Amino acid sequence: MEVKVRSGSGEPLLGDRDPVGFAAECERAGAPCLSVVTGRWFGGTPALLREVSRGTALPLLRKDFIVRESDLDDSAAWGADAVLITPGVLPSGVLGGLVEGALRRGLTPFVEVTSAAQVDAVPHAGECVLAVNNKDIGDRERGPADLDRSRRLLAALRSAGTPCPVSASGLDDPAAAAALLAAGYAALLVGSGVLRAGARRWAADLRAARGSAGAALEAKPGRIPGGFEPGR
Ligand SMILES: O=P(O)(O)OC[C@@H](O)[C@@H](O)c1c[nH]c2ccccc12
Repeated sequence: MEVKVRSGSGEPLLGDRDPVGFAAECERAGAPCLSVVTGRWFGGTPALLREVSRGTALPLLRKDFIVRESDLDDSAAWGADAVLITPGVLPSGVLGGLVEGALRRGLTPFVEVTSAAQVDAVPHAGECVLAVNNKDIGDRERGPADLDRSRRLLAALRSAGTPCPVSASGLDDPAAAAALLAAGYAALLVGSGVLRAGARRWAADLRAARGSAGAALEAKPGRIPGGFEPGR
């Protein structure tokens, strides 16, 4: 589940809720980890991550446009356990250094892809969480989500060897999210849907959609290097 102040098109999502209180609500609803969007386009700040990290014991993913090694140091200092790495927006030649730099620091690389070519180019994929972004970050996620992208790319994610294939973005409908877990995803990243419906409501609807109480949030990833353990 994700703490995000507003959408890429400016829709308020967190509203006047306290981020630490919202994180606690996610934890109670069964979220195994949290994403905190520090990117400015989405109203995020470093202070948001620091605040959430002081208020929760859940592993945290920093969602932002990480482009240089110093961003990795900042992320660790602000309390992140995992960092978003987005090959689609990186200058060529820096992907490998960022993945290795994250691993060296004990940060889990959470690599977000949108095509099979991007999956194939991820170095050390067996040590990364690989996530298919169902939206396009190039347009600040203002366009519609394409959940078929997750279906199409699951086999590529698996053969790349990631211990934790994730489907991310646009999972507003718990039934559609349940279908992706049934298709073989180990975990989901849900921001807007959870922020709009409330964590408890969204998780209850996911459990109902999966048909067996309690099974809904039991993602079963393999062992993930770094401090981020979405399945614990
Ligand atoms: O709100 P959604 O559609 O559930 O999406 C969550 C998350 O995937 C999204 O916030 C995101 C995906 N990639 C990003 C990069 C930066 C900031 C945010 C993001």
